[in-house]
Amino acid sequence: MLGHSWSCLLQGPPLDVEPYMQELDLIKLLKLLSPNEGGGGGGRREGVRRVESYESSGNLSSGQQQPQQLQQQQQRVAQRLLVVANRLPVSAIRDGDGWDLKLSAGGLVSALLGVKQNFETRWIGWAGVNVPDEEGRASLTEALALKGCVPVFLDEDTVDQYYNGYCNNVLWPLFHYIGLPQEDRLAATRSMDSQFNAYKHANQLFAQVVFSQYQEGDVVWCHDYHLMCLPKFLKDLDSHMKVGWFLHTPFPSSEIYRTLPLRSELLKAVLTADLIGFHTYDYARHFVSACTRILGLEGTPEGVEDHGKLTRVSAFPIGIDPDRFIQALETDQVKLHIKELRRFFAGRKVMLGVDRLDMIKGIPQKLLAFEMFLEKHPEWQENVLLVQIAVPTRTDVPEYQRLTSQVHEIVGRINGRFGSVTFVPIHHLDRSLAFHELCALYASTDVVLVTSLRDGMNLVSYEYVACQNSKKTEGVLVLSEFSGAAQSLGAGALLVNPWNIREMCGAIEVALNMPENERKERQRHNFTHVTTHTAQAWADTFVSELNDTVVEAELRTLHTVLHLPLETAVGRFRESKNRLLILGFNATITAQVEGPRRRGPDQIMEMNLQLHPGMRDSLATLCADPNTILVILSGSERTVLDEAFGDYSMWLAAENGMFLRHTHGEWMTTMPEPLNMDWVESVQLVFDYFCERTPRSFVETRETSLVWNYKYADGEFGRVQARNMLQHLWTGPISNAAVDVVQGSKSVEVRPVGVSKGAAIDRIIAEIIRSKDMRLQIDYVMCMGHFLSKDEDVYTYFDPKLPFERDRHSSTHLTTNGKLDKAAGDRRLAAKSCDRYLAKSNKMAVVRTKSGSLLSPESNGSPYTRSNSFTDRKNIDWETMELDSSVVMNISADTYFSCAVGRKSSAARYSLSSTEEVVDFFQALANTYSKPVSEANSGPPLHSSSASMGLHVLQAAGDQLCPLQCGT
Ligand SMILES: O=P(O)(O)OC[C@H]1O[C@H](O[C@H]2O[C@H](CO)[C@@H](O)[C@H](O)[C@H]2O)[C@H](O)[C@@H](O)[C@@H]1O
Ligand SMILES: O=c1ccn([C@@H]2O[C@H](COP(=O)(O)OP(=O)(O)O)[C@@H](O)[C@H]2O)c(=O)[nH]1
Repeated sequence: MLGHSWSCLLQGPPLDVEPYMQELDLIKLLKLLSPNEGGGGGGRREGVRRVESYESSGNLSSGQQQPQQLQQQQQRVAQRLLVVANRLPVSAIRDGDGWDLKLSAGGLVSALLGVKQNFETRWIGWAGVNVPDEEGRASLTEALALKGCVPVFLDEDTVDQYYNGYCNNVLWPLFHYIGLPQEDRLAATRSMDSQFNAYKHANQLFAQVVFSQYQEGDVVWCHDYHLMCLPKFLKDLDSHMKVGWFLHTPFPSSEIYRTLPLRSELLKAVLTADLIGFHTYDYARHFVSACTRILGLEGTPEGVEDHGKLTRVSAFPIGIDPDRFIQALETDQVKLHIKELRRFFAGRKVMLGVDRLDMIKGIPQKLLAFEMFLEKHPEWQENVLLVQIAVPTRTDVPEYQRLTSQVHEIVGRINGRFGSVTFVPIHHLDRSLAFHELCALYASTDVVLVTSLRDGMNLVSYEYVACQNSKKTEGVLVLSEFSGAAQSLGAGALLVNPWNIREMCGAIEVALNMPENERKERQRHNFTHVTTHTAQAWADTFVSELNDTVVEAELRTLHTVLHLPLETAVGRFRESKNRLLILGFNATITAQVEGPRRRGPDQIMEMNLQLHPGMRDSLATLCADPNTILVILSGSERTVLDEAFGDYSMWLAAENGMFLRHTHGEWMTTMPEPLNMDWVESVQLVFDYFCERTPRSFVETRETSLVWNYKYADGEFGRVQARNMLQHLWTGPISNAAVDVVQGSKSVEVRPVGVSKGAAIDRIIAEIIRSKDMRLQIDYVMCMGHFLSKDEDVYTYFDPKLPFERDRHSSTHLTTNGKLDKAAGDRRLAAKSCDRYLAKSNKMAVVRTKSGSLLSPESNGSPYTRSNSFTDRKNIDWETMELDSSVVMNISADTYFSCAVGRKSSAARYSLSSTEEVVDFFQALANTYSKPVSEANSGPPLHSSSASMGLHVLQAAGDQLCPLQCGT
């Protein structure tokens, strides 16, 4: 039974004494920040929350009169922290009617025990024992409550499938670069499925217990690969819960991770956490990479983004509680033990290994290196010995059982070969040690051998360093380069590749012969690290980041575009008499191919863009209404739109509105004058260069633009290539050209200045109105699409808040780093003439040919020869017509809806997150036609004088709307 003093481990010593006034100031400040919560808001060292002690849990000593200062410290309220890990810091063993609680082994427990200050910690986890009876559960719950622990009860079968099976036979090996079980693939696949179900079930049980303990404002910190689904289950229960997840193992390269059958489900579940932490930058990088490659999400320096939702991902290297070790060395118990060991080892050098008996720890490799050393250096035989502590772990997993026999066999062989009647070269212990024994061993040995094949961090190396300072002869740390610790203690350690036995043998020789000054210097370096990067600092940083992350996310949502108010938007549509619906195509209403045909983001989604099947009926209904004008405004080529929408009665605006036709008519161009396409050839060369070097990227050659698309390429690589490409473009072919470079999420597009949806829209509207026998004002506009930022001026075009005073030639361009790009502005100004028809405020212009069809569609090689026809307009008889837009539009903030689809930030007022939402919305619009559409519309005629925007004096002249001067 652990002594009473042990309970202090969880809660730690009293908090630092701080002046009372400072305390009050802090509380006041936090109240100011979060008046309703008494300071539950985020921020570094936010610690102070509500005035409430934790006496009921037994974490704070109760019943005794506290000195005034201590009482004040209790009043200073630490943030409640729910630590959730598979294993509780104590494992329970039944002892008659009671319970024997034994400290659990392993780095996770050691590190978390080192977190003592700043939080009111409650630990939730499995006590390592099956307790089927209610009585037993109640008494164990009570016993654990005294230690600040809350048990999660798992039955034997769940433990077998979840812990032994999925956690330790699938995830653990895989995360340490040991492939999935292969012996009998079919059986392994079958059992993996049921193990995964048990895994999810266990995670659900954890979630329920956490939820039962949870109070608003708590921080919930989930730990390790056992609990990857937990963040999701918790967020399902309360989406406002602050949830962090930390992985104590490595996260492998995405090439390894992607072999896992249920790879996506686990990643998605983990991503619901607010903050995800790893020991090293490499593990974090691998994780982000897995999310981008497997889920197709965007990796940013901050973390992983999914449709605007950011999950922060970062490295938080763990540490130990060095004082616990340093102070232990001063105790009589440890001192005595050191003395005994020194006497026992006298005259010999001693090397130490302390590991759980796990295949990742490289114990056989360590033994083989020692064997080679003894073989190569007979002078050291009988002069050096190895003490190997191999703590039994996961003993129900067959792999671990096999390892035990293998290690015993090697130890036996080496001892038989190099031992004598009076000397045993390897002292192998298959058991754990008491804390004082471990400290004494750390302090009295000359070399520690950490030879992990992979290891999340490895705290044994930290503990060894902490215990070395007090003795005069600093020990040497031989450390595997595949442990996380190599990144922090690497400079002071002798790094080895544990797979290279020869190299390890060499390192042993160097370590045993290292001169004192070098040992001192290395130790000094390591000791500084270990004593500054503590477990407490690790937890403080993680929790503080988590608090900050949640606050930042809240701030971000303030800037997020509002979700389209569906009922209002449908209601206004129903009430209106003459509607204009402008709709994007790609990523707005296109179908996503999912399932076996499309397994990942790098798979071709569609050979040709396909209209979402759910849109067909709604579009047909809406198109049948003479008082609903539908315009598809897309970057796609004319042929693509022809194919997708040819059967409907609607307007198609291809290539960002540069070409327009009604499906019952011919294509015409909306371009006011020839586009300068001189830049095309040189840009094509750059695009080809990058195509050759970026697998699965391709070039789309359009009549008015050139697009390099990398949507099927490796996302990370594509982004890097896109950045390089931009540099090539700006410094080369387009440095003096009047073009815009438009960066899509997975594309780079070059177009002449003036080619944008916003620039084209008034010409489109004017043409539609001119050609249509329209007798009613347009009193409802919906402009909806997945438009790139360059094209977002289409939203503001109609915005009644900016009535027809748009600065369409703003020369300020933001570059990716947010700075003003003067060159881009100048280029734009240089090309202003291209758009001159639009320069008159209050007017819309339309340009068309008399014949209606402007471009000869025949292609003779490069389409840009074809587009040269833009410069040769002798045969085209141009006619310009100006319309007063206020005459035809009667929209207000209530009846104009701009809506971005699937974009995180936008100039639109509203957003929908996916095509599915667009489909639903359009179905709702179509459902408003309860009676035949011909009867449904009988609104005010065009000659009425509506004054809702204070400007409309209308007059229809024959079939065409003619502009009138305001006020006439
Ligand atoms: O709980 P067990 O199955 O008996 O295993 C013990 C722990 O092993 C792993 O420890 C890891 O955490 C350490 C601290 O971050 C790190 O230094 C080490 O490299 C890791 O292997 C495991 O991740 C824990 O969950 C287990 O409790
Ligand atoms: O008999 C022992 C030997 C070691 N340890 C502890 O087990 C942890 C091992 O952590 P490490 O990070 O090195 O590896 P892990 O076992 O977590 O993979 C260290 O804190 C040791 O102090 C223990 O509890 N009992």
